Amino acid sequence: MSKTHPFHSARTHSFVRVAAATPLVHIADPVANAAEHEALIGQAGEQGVDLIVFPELSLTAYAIDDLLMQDALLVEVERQIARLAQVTAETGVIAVIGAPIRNGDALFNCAVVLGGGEVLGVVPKTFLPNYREYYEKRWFAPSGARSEDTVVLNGETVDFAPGLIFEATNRPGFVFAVEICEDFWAPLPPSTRAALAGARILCNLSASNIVIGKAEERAVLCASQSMRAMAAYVFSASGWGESTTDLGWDGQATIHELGARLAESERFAMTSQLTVADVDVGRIGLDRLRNGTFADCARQEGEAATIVPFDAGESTATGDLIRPLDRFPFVPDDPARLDQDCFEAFNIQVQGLMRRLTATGTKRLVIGVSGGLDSTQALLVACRAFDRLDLPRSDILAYTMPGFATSDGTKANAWALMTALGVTGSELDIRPAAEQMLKDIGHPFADGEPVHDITFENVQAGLRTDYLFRLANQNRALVLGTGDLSELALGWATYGVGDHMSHYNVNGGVAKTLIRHLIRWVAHREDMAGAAGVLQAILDTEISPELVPAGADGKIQSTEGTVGPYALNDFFLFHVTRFGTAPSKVAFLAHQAWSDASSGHWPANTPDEERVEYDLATIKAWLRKFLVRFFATSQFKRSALPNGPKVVTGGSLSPRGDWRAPSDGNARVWLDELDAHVP
Ligand SMILES: Nc1ncnc2c1ncn2[C@@H]1O[C@H](COP(=O)(O)OP(=O)(O)OC[C@H]2O[C@@H]([n+]3cccc(C(=O)O)c3)[C@H](O)[C@@H]2O)[C@@H](O)[C@H]1O
Ligand SMILES: Nc1ncnc2c1ncn2[C@@H]1O[C@H](COP(=O)(O)OP(=O)(O)OP(=O)(O)O)[C@@H](O)[C@H]1O
Ligand SMILES: NC(=O)CC[C@H](N)C(=O)O
Repeated sequence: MSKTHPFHSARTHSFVRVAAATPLVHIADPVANAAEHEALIGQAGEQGVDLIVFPELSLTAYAIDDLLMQDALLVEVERQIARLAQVTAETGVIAVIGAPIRNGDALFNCAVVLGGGEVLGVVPKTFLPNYREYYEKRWFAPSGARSEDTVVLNGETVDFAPGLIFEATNRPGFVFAVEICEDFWAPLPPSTRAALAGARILCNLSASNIVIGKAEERAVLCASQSMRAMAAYVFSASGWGESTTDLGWDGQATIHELGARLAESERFAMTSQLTVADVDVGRIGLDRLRNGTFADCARQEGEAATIVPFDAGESTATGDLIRPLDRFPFVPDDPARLDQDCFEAFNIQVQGLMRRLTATGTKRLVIGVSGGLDSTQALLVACRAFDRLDLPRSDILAYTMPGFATSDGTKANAWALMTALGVTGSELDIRPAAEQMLKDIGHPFADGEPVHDITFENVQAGLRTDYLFRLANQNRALVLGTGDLSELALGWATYGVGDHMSHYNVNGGVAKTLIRHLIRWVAHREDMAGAAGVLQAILDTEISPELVPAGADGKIQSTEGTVGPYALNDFFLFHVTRFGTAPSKVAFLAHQAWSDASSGHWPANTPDEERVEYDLATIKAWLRKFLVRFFATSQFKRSALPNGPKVVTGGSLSPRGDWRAPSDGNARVWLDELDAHVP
């Protein structure tokens, strides 16, 4: 498959490549500084960067005090702006540089936006720090003091205002705005209004001196501003070369998106640097769309803004995406974060169940234990809930219910688990009842024919559920549900009279890929220690509904062989439901995340045999199945779900929660999009 297809270009999928530049600084020397800029813009162009952001007053250096008032310096600045504008024409990069600019009889601390050989606009700093170590009001006027909305630079009249919105005419969503250092230390940063006016990338040109703790402070501000303004935030503070007469400089550069850090520079470096990341302006747009508060706030607080159109680069050069991308969106790679997520997931599940038990005054549970992952996790949750409520685990009534395809291995695991956890275990053979039902409905299996169709499968799943509900009546108990989020996405459950139904389901908000890690995590808890061995055995068992007997070749009914690998399905599920991402982009992201097992990170404890990779054809084929299952055939099961808590930020699939959809829909628009755009 040719990699030249536009599908393989990040630009096709609404990514904008941004760079935070950290040039070596030459004190009050615009010519030398412009040379550093030229080199970095050139490098950026070679790396396919669309937008590069330099530090505050990058053409002169920041800490030059009264030298800012020197005519020779200011005239040279204007000349170098013209030179760098030319560089943007040659490279196709949009560059935002810092410079002191005269207007009327005042000097302004400005960001100058250059593109296509021209100055596109000039943004003056709004909030000038004049406290403690800062004295900016000695030299500069704030943006509010300017007398006009244009400024003449090298004979050309250009827009001159805070909050200018720069919007690409040819790349939807590539919309950015600029603020300068102290601006975002203000309670109401200009970038907040710019975001409300449509900017999706917010740039900060900074000259922020370093003191102990300051890097963390800036990072918190960048993360929170990108989260609150639902945007990307590109921050670049000046570094090596600034005057250390009285201050130090660390050259911190970061790129954040929706609260998450995408890239950061090496601090205290002595060479120029580019910090590069692909910002997903499409995702930002989709998240603003889902979050009505953003639009409400824009209506209430937004102001008319001047839009400055520009032409962005259009080449669809291919190459790897430059940003962190999780193989497992529901399972963090970072062990500390995974530990925290497991703690939260487990406690949400336990708390949900405890509340339902206390609210109903129910003191017993009934659960079917198969020796598979989901019923294991539900049973662990039940044990913890009973422990916390001071109820005896012996009042958890666990049933293993062998059917026509139950293997000795899973049955043994089910028994070992029930015994190790100290619940009341029982065995209830469903085969006689199943044979009776198959006979009653005239199914050929009753006459000895090896017909293992859906009816044959669902008779078993249905009878198990039937038994559990009647046992609940008999024992004044609740039936604990076990089906997980991934199964709900795929419709991988028997409807109604089947494992689809329960009195309360603790797993419905947890994706299968997370359940695996949750079981590992719970296995290490002191109160579950006795079950660690069997929990590992359960984790090592292939996922199977065990409804159809193994074939002549001995092969068992494999869930993932039918619905696709859960690793991919959970990846699809996250991107489709959390952001509404189009199938071709989901395929692009999945290909970037999964095509090379040796690149990127894996969650800690991922066994070697699970470190697999998928090519594009495989991804496309499973995505197609996912789309059909998710959009066309399984919604009716989700429209009638038992109660249970939302757990992951990716969303729940409850019709009373995060996902409402018609039960009679179809998948056409998604399949057409997939076919049209994925080679
Ligand atoms: N939109 C709609 N609105 C209302 N009803 C709709 C419908 N679409 C189909 N139906 C009806 O629903 C029925 C089909 O649904 P259903 O009875 O559930 O049956 P179905 O989805 O065909 O089968 C259940 C599947 O789940 C698998 N399973 C079962 C149990 C446990 C596990 C596991 O490993 O966790 C997996 C099993 O292997 C099988 O592939 C049909 O009677 C059909 O007419
Ligand atoms: N042999 C069995 N004995 C008791 N209950 C069963 C048996 N098989 C299935 N069940 C019940 O039906 C549910 C759905 O079956 P399924 O095989 O999908 O789940 P699982 O084995 O717990 O998890 P996984 O989907 O990971 O295999 C189980 O969680 C369990 O509650
Ligand atoms: N250049 C500036 O605006 C510096 C002020 C900023 N608050 C800082 O802490 O670094």
